[in-house]
Amino acid sequence: MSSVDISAIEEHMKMASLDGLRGYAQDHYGEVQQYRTTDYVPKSAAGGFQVLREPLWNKGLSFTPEERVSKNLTGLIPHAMESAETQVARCMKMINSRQTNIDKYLYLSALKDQNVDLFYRVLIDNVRELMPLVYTPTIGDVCLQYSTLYTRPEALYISIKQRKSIRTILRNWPYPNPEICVVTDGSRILGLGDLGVNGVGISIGKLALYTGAAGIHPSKTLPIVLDTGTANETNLKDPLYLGLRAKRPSPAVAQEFMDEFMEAVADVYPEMLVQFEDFETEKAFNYLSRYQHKYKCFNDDIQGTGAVVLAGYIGAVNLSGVPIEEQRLVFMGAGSAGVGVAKQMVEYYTRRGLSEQAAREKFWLVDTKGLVTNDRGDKLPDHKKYFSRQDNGGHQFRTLEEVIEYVRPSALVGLTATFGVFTESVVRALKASVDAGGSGRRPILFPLSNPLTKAECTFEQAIQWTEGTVIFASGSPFASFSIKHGDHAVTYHPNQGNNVYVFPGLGLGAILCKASKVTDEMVYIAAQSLSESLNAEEIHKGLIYPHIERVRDASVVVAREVMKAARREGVSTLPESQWVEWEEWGDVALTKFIKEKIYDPLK
Ligand SMILES: NC(=O)C1=CN([C@@H]2O[C@H](COP(=O)(O)OP(=O)(O)OC[C@H]3O[C@@H](n4cnc5c(N)ncnc54)[C@H](OP(=O)(O)O)[C@@H]3O)[C@@H](O)[C@H]2O)C=CC1
Ligand SMILES: CC(=O)C(=O)O
Ligand SMILES: [Mg+2]
Repeated sequence: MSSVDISAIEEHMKMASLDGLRGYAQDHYGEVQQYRTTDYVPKSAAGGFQVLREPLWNKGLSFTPEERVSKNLTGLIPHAMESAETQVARCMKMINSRQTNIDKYLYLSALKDQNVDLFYRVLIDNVRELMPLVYTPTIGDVCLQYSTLYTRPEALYISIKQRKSIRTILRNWPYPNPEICVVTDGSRILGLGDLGVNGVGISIGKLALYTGAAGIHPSKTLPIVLDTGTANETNLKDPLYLGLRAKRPSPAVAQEFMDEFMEAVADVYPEMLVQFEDFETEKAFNYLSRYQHKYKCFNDDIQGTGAVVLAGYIGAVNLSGVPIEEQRLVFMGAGSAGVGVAKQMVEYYTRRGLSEQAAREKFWLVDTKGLVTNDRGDKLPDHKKYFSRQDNGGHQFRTLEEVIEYVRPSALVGLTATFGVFTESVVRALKASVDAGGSGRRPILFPLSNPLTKAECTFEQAIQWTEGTVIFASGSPFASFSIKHGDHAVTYHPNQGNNVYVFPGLGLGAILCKASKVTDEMVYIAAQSLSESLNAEEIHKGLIYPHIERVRDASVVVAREVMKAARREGVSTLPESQWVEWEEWGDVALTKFIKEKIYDPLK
């Protein structure tokens, strides 16, 4: 956050010392000026060079004449002093000159390694174009090739062989008191499966969005990968693979290691929020229930996704013309995301007065064996039991078409990590079942799997197969497109239903109110507040999420409501007097407080 104590970083890194008022010195143009220098002054010219080499200190061509003198930078950088806009324009020109998305990513990654402020200015000002590079879909390709692309470390890499040294490794992180870490063990990266240590790219990408989308100071973010081996044969055979060349341990051993990790984190960084990311299904559910009441943590795939999809669904129901009581939802995919989303929606229905049983019965979950039922003959894992149907009269529905024919749903959600499973016949059957309820009704279709190569269908297909009536959201972004009707064209705008609309604001809120835990209520409120964060233009356009350019605005709203929920839940550790002071001004004072904390570089 902007209140970050840079001097603490300097102290921590023992690279510079204060020598107070500088007095007279030659300025950038060779004129003698008096400076009121309150910045630290490196003792030698080498110190100036060091300033340029430290990505958190380097301000590129934004250094003022005064800073160039006081930090011994004169002559170490070109003469030009440039506005942020000019520097951003240069970066965008360079990015656009790169041919492939990976090359664009590598350029951005190198920029982050040289000048953090400029990297985030470029990202924030060009979020629609650049988010797909630092995050899904490109980050998926980066993870697949991480060991080959590797040039320098950007995270903490903690292998199970180092389990006795976890505290030491955590203390080796160079920036003091991180506030948020994203940790993965690489076992289910996006829809790409077990990538082992290569999955670290997802921790790095998510944290770039904590800063880009919610303004958490980059020095306060800590990416971590827990390396417990991999089941990925391609990686194991790759001579360049950077992780442990071992099969994954048993769940019991993995859990012991995770216990040790969580204890070490609580010891070394007691204030830090932990986001679990892309753990394979069983571990995802197990670690969430095991740690959520003990530590300050949440699971993004279960809870963040649950919240973001619920938010979009609330908006979609309003547009669909199908009354809430008549909604019936088929989920293809009954893993951590599918079950997490369905549970968040059950909560929504129960808060609208339905019994839990009635709410649960609105959902039909489909996995690789077909409709999840009590009597289909396989042993259901715990996470599927809650939604398992027992009203199927002994009949088993093996294909999605059969399920749609049987259920006649109003909404179809895809969280399968399987490309193309929403076929033309599936989507047309969904539309037919919605049309049968009355004219003007619109089907809700959310193919949410990432990256794009795993999407259940494309936006264009969804529009074509529903004659443009679909309410659509995908996990990775599709472009808008137009269809010509005679002499005029209709442009269709997709939504991106991705947890990036939730985790940054949820994390920001939890950090700012110094929450001791992340409660289910805080997650639910994140969903509700996101659904209420659209502006008039977005509502008029028929969108169900804010434009991605407004993701920071949405994060502020989410953070504010999460903070208030934390206080109601008794998990905020801010003094009560602070809340009373804010309350006098309604939401205004709290919103101002959040905005003042947000990192907005080169402004
Ligand atoms: N948009 C967003 O913000 C988010 C998107 N996701 C995406 O969701 C996807 C799933 O993630 P997650 O739930 O964690 O993964 P899981 O592995 O936990 O679950 C995948 C589920 O899909 C089912 N499945 C796979 N293939 C098929 C198929 N052909 N037909 C029917 N069911 C199938 C699996 O069935 P079975 O149980 O039988 O194996 C399983 O239930 C990923 O692509 C991920 O990127 C995740 C989080 C957020
Ligand atoms: C977006 C995300 O968290 C996922 O696809 O796993
Ligand atoms: Mg994820």
